[in-house]
Amino acid sequence: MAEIASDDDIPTIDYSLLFCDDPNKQFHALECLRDACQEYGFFYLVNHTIPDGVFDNILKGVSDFFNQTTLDERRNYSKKFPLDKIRWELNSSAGENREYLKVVAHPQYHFPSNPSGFSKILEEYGKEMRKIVIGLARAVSKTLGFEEHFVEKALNLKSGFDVLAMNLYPPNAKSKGAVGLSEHTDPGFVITLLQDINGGLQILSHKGKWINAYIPHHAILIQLGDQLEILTNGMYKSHIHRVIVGNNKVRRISVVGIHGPSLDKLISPSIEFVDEKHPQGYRGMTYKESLEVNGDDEIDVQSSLEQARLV
Ligand SMILES: O=C(O)CCC(=O)C(=O)O
Ligand SMILES: [Fe+2]
Repeated sequence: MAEIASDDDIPTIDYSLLFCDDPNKQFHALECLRDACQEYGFFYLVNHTIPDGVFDNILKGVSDFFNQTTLDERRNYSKKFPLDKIRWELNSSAGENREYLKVVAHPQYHFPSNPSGFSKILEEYGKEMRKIVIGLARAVSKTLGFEEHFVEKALNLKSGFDVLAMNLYPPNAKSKGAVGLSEHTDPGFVITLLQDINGGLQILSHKGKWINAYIPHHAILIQLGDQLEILTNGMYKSHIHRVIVGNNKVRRISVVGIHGPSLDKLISPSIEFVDEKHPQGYRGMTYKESLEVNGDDEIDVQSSLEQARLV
């Protein structure tokens, strides 16, 4: 696998301007968002409402979880049942070198009992990030020419199934190669991502070029998810990304929110996006079905976009 990626720009979207009282500024910000969604499928979100301290707390909380718990304590969260709400795994193989903790964060949130205080940090982070996701759903609806609740209703985000993945690279074990996480897209409406240091994450652009993600301090990287691609019949695409751990010299933590529809919601292309020039490109599936196509675990949130494609 070629690991070289370019330092091309990734669009930056100003969250506060999407809701600005000045109609001209808001219009312009929504145009930028539409371009970012249509051309790229990923962007940095700045001027959001999440206080810096919430980011600092979650990154420290995740670091403490990996540092201050014993391997046996973490192993308690290894896979037991398909419907596990907390999952820990350590992968050290040619295809993946990552240690992770995943928790279901919505409609109910779940958390490990150690370290003490971690649950509060996770809850606070989850709440703040959800507000941003709902705001984005409203702005994205407008960029598609709909009233602002279109996406929220189409995906039933009120009861949305959210998973928080907390990743450690290289893992607390010897890495076996340069791949932190192999190429994939993620399900859901959007994926939110923050990290403690830059380096490692690469996204495949619409021009077929790998781009390094250098996330500005306290910005959020937003990636569009598979179910938004399906809903818009391919207009707003979910993009392939991967993590390269390089020489394993640097330790990096990422906190990834996969914000999905409600599990029972049937997601298929909305009729407004289907016409003679744009035939229906995906079959309808409930979110639960789509998560279980590639394994029976909801918390693993595996993409099944390829199985949904019709053309
Ligand atoms: O760690 C990263 O930067 C990306 C992780 C990722 O793609 C995922 O958890 O789905
Ligand atoms: Fe991902």
